[in-house]
Amino acid sequence: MNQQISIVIAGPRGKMGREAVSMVSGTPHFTLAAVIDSKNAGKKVSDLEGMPSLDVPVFDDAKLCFAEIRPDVLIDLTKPEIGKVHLEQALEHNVRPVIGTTGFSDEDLERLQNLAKEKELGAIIAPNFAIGAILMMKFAQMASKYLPDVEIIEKHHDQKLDAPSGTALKTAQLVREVREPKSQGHPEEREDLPGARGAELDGIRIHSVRLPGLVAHQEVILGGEGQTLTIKHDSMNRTSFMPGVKMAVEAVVNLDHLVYGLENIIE
Ligand SMILES: NC(=O)C1=CN([C@@H]2O[C@H](COP(=O)(O)OP(=O)(O)OC[C@H]3O[C@@H](n4cnc5c(N)ncnc54)[C@H](O)[C@@H]3O)[C@@H](O)[C@H]2O)C=CC1
Ligand SMILES: O=C(O)C1=N[C@H](C(=O)O)C[C@H](O)C1
Repeated sequence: MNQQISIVIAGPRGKMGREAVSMVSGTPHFTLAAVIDSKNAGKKVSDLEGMPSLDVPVFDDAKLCFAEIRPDVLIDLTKPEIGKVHLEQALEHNVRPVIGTTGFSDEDLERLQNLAKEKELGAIIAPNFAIGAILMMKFAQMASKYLPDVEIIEKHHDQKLDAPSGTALKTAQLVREVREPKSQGHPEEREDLPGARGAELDGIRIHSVRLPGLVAHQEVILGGEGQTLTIKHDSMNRTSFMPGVKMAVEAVVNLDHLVYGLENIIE
């Protein structure tokens, strides 16, 4: 029988938060114990516009929520500067965080990894919960061993706050693990319009597209002599992320350290 897991969701009124509320409340061995919103403290989820009729309390203070509710797991789907604060506060209250919110720097990751280690508590930061996106990143890493010239094009809806996407950054970091830093393109190339060659991580170029109509999409293009290989993933809707959120919640309760990327927990 599955272990019953008590969960708090931060960002319940957002595009991802709404999907997560629906997934958690529809999963028999998950209990939605509370939500953390930027407003509406003291109300119930059922009082929030367009939300399901759930008798679940709303907090606007994460620390108070963790102290009163004592959940097993926090799912955070808020915004870049908030996700890292919630992660830290959760660990301080012995709550295991599953963070989908993006925008973590290398320094943030190192600090939070140390904190989770000190507390001997599981934590997951998942730049992308979609299984197809995780495979796309892994395939790109495998391919870049043989075709080390890599450019990433990520495309998202125009409400996205961070650029490049967490997925693009993670992809570049995975590629960086298997290839030497290198400069791509002509050694004397210049940008006649600043930014024309995109952002750069150890020579890997990342281009960010933001348009209405898009959800979450990424292409990794690898170039070699006389050939290119394109690895592409599309999330058509946000339900695509939910099996990964569920998997992360089930995994984090058995971890004693911070894991960055779901590729580290899928078989
Ligand atoms: N890891 C993954 O697979 C995915 C991650 N994301 C990331 O998740 C985050 C949320 O994305 P969306 O749902 O599209 O954004 P959204 O803008 O639709 O929702 C964010 C929600 O967070 C709430 N919020 C802001 N500050 C808060 C606070 N202090 N406490 C509680 N709630 C707060 C906002 O009121 C809003 O309802 C973004 O960082 C995005 O990049 C999005 C899709 C997939
Ligand atoms: O903001 C989004 O929408 C998404 N954010 C994540 C990212 O930054 O990679 C995951 C997915 O691409 C959707």
